[in-house]
Amino acid sequence: MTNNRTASSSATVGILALQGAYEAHAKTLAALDVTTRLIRTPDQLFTLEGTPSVDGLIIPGGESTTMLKFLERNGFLESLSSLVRTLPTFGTCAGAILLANDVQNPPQISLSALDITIERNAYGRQIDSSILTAPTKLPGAPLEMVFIRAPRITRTGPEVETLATRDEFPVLVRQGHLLAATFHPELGHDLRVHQLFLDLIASHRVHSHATVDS
Ligand SMILES: NC(=O)CC[C@H](N)C(=O)O
Repeated sequence: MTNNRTASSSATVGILALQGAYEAHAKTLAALDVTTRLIRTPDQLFTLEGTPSVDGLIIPGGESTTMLKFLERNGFLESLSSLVRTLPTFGTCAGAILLANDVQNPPQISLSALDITIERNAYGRQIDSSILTAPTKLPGAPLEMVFIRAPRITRTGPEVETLATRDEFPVLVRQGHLLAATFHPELGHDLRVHQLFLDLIASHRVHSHATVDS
């Protein structure tokens, strides 16, 4: 059956709402007129037919160890892990840690979807919460970035594109349908990173429909 939604029709974005900065993402997406759905249980990820219930998913910042405690119940981690193989997903800070293939300082389990190595709390303790302006490949002026106990991406795989850096380390990366930031775009006023994610959802839809319909 052909899905008659087009790339220009509005997407529904799920936001993992177990802990952390999920409300701020919901507000940012509301400012972009996007429908959001807070996801708190594994069954909310899927429709009754077993297809994804949302067009894209945000895994917010917060504390990745705390989120993992919730995710390790009721098969949540396994469901999420299979979903993020194909569903456009944007991880910010703790969300980027959860998406990474390889987590260090200390090592911890993850969804192993994004081909990066990420070091937790890499800039020191709470004092390293800062707002910086740094260059980006996104169109427009340099990007304002809010860092809170941020991790550092220390390796990117060959499929990973770096879209912004801090002191030459990647802070915004994309790999196909996956986007990750080590800062908190939902806490700033700049909507470009969320817009980029919406564009990624739209192009993913066009691509997957072209594949299904051809
Ligand atoms: N702002 C954040 O999301 C911080 C991430 C947190 N330090 C962690 O390791 O999970």
